[in-house]
Amino acid sequence: MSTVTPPRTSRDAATTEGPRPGSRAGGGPFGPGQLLRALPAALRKLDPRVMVKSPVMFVVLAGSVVTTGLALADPTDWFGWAVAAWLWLTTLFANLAEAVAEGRGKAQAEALRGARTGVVARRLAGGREEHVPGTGLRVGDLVVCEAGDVVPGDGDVVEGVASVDESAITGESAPVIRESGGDRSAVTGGTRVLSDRIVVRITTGPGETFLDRMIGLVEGAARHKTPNETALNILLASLTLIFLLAVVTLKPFAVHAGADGETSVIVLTALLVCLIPTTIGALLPAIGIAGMDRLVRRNVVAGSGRAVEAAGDVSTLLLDKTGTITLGDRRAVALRAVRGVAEDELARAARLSSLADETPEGRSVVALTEERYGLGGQAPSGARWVAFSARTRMSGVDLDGLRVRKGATASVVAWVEESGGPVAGDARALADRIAEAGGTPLLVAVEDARGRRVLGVVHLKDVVKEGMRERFAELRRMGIRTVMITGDNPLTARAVAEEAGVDDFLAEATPEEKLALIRREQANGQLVAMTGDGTNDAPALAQADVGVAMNTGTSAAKEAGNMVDLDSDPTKLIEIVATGKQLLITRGALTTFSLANDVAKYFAIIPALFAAAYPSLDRLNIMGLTSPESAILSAVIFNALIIVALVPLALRGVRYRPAGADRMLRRNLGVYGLGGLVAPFLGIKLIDLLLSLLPGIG
Ligand SMILES: Nc1ncnc2c1ncn2[C@@H]1O[C@H](COP(=O)(O)OP(=O)(O)OP(=O)(O)O)[C@@H](O)[C@H]1O
Ligand SMILES: [K+]
Ligand SMILES: [Mg+2]
Repeated sequence: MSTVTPPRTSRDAATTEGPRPGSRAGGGPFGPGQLLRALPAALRKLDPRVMVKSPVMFVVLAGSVVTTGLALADPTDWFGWAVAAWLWLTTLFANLAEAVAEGRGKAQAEALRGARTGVVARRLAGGREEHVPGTGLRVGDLVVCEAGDVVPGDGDVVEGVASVDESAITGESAPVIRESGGDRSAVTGGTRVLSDRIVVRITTGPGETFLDRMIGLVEGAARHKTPNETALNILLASLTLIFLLAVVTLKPFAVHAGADGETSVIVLTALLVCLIPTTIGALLPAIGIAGMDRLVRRNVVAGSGRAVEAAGDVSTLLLDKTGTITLGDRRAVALRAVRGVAEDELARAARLSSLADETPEGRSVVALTEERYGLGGQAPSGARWVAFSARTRMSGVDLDGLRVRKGATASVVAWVEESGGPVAGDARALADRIAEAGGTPLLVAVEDARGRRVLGVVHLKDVVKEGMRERFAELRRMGIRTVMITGDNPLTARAVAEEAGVDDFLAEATPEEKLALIRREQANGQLVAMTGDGTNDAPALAQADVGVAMNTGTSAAKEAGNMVDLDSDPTKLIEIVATGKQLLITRGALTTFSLANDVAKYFAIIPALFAAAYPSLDRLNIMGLTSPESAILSAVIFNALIIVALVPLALRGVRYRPAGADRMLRRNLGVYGLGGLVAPFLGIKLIDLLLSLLPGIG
């Protein structure tokens, strides 16, 4: 046992002001200050072991070393020095782009670390409480948290109800309720209990908590190349190789053109760097990091860049109903007895079946029978409790020959009919009336000496979250079909689906059916996103291409999905999809721009280079650059500066509007393809003019 002396409670650490992810520091507009701050990190990235991960930039680094060597061999050659200097700058600018993208999360990571350090846990061991550091907790440990305590680790509430301030993680200052038994049982390390007392079972080991993952994410430390990025890198590497061979075969011509050995190697290296796709090679990591960063600023924590990219192509969104589309605070509001049964008898049975039911629904039944029917008393001993499960959709108790069940209409009807018992004629009508209004009916039935029979219905009420309808309409405009899946009955499902405005719904779905539905959609070639909060959603969240767990949900759901929405907003997928699309579009646009650029540079340099040796090439020399050296140098300078010029676009992303994919593609090809062709001509000419003003050139 590692006891901390003097015992300090987690209260001491609670003073740390949490960051507000929604208004993140460092995520503001891009400025020169950011470049300066990122410089040390950019210099560190010059390490060849780091550089080799980007084949294009590695070639530039090699080029910088070679030209520097040649310049050293002939120190009076100003051209060699100039080329070498600009190649080093090209390499540095590429690293700077990545470092700036990473730097934007640093401040936030620091703030998040503050929520983690110094927290002391009150661990339960053999009925006693001991104080251990939060970092010393292991999976399965039980800890107590009372008003004022910082929750020392991720876990599930196994006892009690408490209001919790989660602003350190979510930035949202309104307290949330966390309670045992339901879909709102998960607590996150670093959040603070505001009232009451809960016992938490720790579910994640040290170093793997949600807070740790978030810190790794905003720092970019947890970043891996996505399959798309890898594919693009392979393409860029192949192009680089092709140009390398092409340039090497130019060597005899360069010698013929009058350049001597050393100069020709410098010229050819410069030419190579201008021709290979350095722009996209330099900006590729920054684009990916910035995409993740944009999501974090929308309060979505994504586990992988791959999921963000998949989100850009999602065509179907499946949503769980309770806790996702509705607030999930499903409470018993009324009891309706069937004809011939007294409401009190129904109330007693409903209460008995719920005394050990730790779900919010169960506890709300107990509360209702106390408030409305004045019932009291603890759970009797000797009872066999039947816990609720999403598969049986029932809960209840067996006690001295008396059996009580409550649950979904179909399940309880089946239970009664199984024994040949009659289902009172008005039971279904009572249930349907509740369901048609969007409520959830729970049938209550008993089995005693007279056999099994239905006593009545509990009306569970839930509220559809605000603004759903407009947001689902927006998803429709993005071309995404929304399907609500719920374990609830078809009538309730229809009513809620209509109120929320989803395209379709699937009712009475078991976890297996949720899973099967996703597999079916995927088999049809759809990319599926799933949004859910419950443990019974976990398999579906894991199977979906994009699984977004509500932060209010269970740890199982959060583990299974590949994103967590800190705002628990089921329509957050709009932003997630937009971010994903923006990431894909930005990468596509800058790749187009980069390749078009290289083509233009080719035509700008080659004629200037060889015009002397091959006068017929002079007709191609439309740019009329001052001299071959100036042409080469201008191209190299342009090639370096364009990287810095495009950093803001790489970080901000190309604007995405919900429009047809074809139109977007055509527009971007036009803008970035044509722009990429024209820009070098203008830029190189301008730089050439400026260079010609320098003494000694021209
Ligand atoms: N504590 C409970 N005891 C008995 N029956 C319950 C209890 N809670 C829920 N039910 C019944 O079981 C059904 C299925 O519940 P489940 O939690 O699997 O799905 P849901 O939460 O209604 O829907 P969703 O999948 O959208 O979250 C409910 O619609 C309700 O009829
Ligand atoms: K280039
Ligand atoms: Mg649920």
